[in-house]
Amino acid sequence: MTKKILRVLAGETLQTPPIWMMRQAGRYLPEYRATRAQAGDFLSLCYNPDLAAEVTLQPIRRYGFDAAILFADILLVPQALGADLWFVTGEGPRLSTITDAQGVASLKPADAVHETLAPIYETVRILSRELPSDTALIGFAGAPWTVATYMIAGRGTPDQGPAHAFKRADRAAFSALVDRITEATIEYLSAQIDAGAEVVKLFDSWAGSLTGRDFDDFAIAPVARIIAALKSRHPDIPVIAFPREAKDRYKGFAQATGADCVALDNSVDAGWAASHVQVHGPVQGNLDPRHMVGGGQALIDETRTIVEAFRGGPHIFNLGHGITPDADPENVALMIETVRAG
Ligand SMILES: Cc1c2[nH]c(c1CCC(=O)O)Cc1[nH]c(c(CCC(=O)O)c1C)Cc1[nH]c(c(CCC(=O)O)c1C)Cc1[nH]c(c(C)c1CCC(=O)O)C2
Repeated sequence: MTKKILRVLAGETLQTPPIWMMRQAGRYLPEYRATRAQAGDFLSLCYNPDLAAEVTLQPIRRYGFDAAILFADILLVPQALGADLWFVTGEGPRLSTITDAQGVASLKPADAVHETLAPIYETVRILSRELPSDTALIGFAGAPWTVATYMIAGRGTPDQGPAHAFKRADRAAFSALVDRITEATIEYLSAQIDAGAEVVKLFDSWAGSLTGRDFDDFAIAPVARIIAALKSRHPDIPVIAFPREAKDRYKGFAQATGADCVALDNSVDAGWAASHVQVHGPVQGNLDPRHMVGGGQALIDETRTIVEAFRGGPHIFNLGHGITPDADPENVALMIETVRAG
């Protein structure tokens, strides 16, 4: 029997949508916090295949999600390209910065990334052996624009100001950076697929800050290039794209990039998305992750509204962004129960 998520990604409309959740392995789970403590820190956990596989499996055991997502981070690619990367507790990621053409030129070539990323492929191999037979395995990477924003600023930024400034100052050097990330991402995802990933997802968390021609050049073109390269090497592997906060640019995004499915953030109205996005193909989303904190009737009502809105077409139930550390694990169980009750 084909796994439910793969059926939906092939365009099938199911009675009950399959479910998984962004950041489903994370700090809201006590078992995750215990394994992370055992690993020492977040990056050591990412690069330890046995422990990374263990935390990937934890939410599958607890909740029976229809998919597992590889435990890793989008910022491992910059690290593999030669950037320094560390995480500051309570603050988030820090990287050495790329500020000019010379910085871009100093990066390693795309095919050098496997040296650093080999443990991640081992995690995928372990997972493809150990996952239940009805659970799909999702690999992922950051989309080039979002990864570039971290490489330029050296951290997360509220408005991606440094990346926009670099783009304005030297568009050719900025494009060269995006190209290098694009090529590395093709290598990385292709190797995840060779190791056993059955679906891959591209996270463009900051797509919403690109407009007009910049959106075409840096949210669509690199993603389209990655998807075309993956399709030529692995024609049967579906790709989910997540251009977070793309607003009306969600319309036509799957067609413009070749993505098999678009993931919707929680700012998108489900009714609008059903008639403007889902009519053209599968969608994933898009419950506000705040309901995983608040729970109660609001969680039940909003979950039902989303299931109902997307009932007429192919839909994977998910949150509109990652679950947060302050979420209550009981609310996740309530969400799943509500979706599966139809
Ligand atoms: C922008 C981005 C990053 N990482 C990611 C994105 C894109 C999606 C998004 O917008 O959230 C993607 C990501 N990060 C992580 C995964 C694993 C798979 C999953 O469960 O979804 C995935 C797919 C684990 C993680 N990545 C991180 C954690 C928390 C680390 C910890 O245990 O302390 C996890 C579980 C750390 C991380 N990693 C990143 C940030 C900004 C942070 C710090 C913020 C935070 O602490 O939540 C970069």
